[in-house]
Amino acid sequence: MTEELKKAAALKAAEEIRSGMMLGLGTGSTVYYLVQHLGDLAAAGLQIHATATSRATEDLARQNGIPLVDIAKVREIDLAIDGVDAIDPAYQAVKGGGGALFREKVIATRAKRVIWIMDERKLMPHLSHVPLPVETAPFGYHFTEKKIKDLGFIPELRTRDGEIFITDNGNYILDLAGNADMDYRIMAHKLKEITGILETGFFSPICEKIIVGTKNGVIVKTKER
Ligand SMILES: O=C[C@H](O)[C@H](O)[C@H](O)COP(=O)(O)O
Repeated sequence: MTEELKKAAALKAAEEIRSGMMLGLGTGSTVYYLVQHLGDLAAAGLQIHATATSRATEDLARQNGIPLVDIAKVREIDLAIDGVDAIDPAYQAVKGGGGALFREKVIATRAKRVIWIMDERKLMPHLSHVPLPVETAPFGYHFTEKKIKDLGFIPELRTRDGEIFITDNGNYILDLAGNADMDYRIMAHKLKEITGILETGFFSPICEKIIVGTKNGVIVKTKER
């Protein structure tokens, strides 16, 4: 059922895409449905180009025949579409469940428009219940970890299949468990001051709208400016 909700949100977001657009493609299992659908649209004649937020999405886009442009050559991104791990009523989000938070933030903060797609499980009253991923340089990471603990977080080094998870940028991910009193907006600023942290998975409300697949249909919520 959840997969159907993700797919419904992704297909609804695709309605925003026009020929000639330069797209920023997010990462994850919801974006997977978008990229597949874009492949069909491109095969049917939609003229689009895209830049991707991860190697996984690059591979998927290639498999689906979507023309890719290296981010170094991209001057403007018309629309970025991405998933989230959690979002609160103020449109603040936590991202990075797939480890792509840095590239996602680079693209989201440069895009003219940002849309986040998700199933309804991602809607949360508060973000502080969700671990906050931070991308951390491996060099001296124990020192970085100590500084993070000093802020009150409990960091856990992310692993996959028993090995340390390495991001597309060659870094580690620390997943930080916080507490209910923490304001991630404030904590994200403090974390960014720690040498060794490249970026956090806290995203300020930079989306124009969210598209949510629910059991009662797809809901589109546009953020008030
Ligand atoms: O690093 C990964 C991203 O932030 C994803 O956008 C996020 O984890 C949501 O992924 P999914 O659509 O698979 O829940």
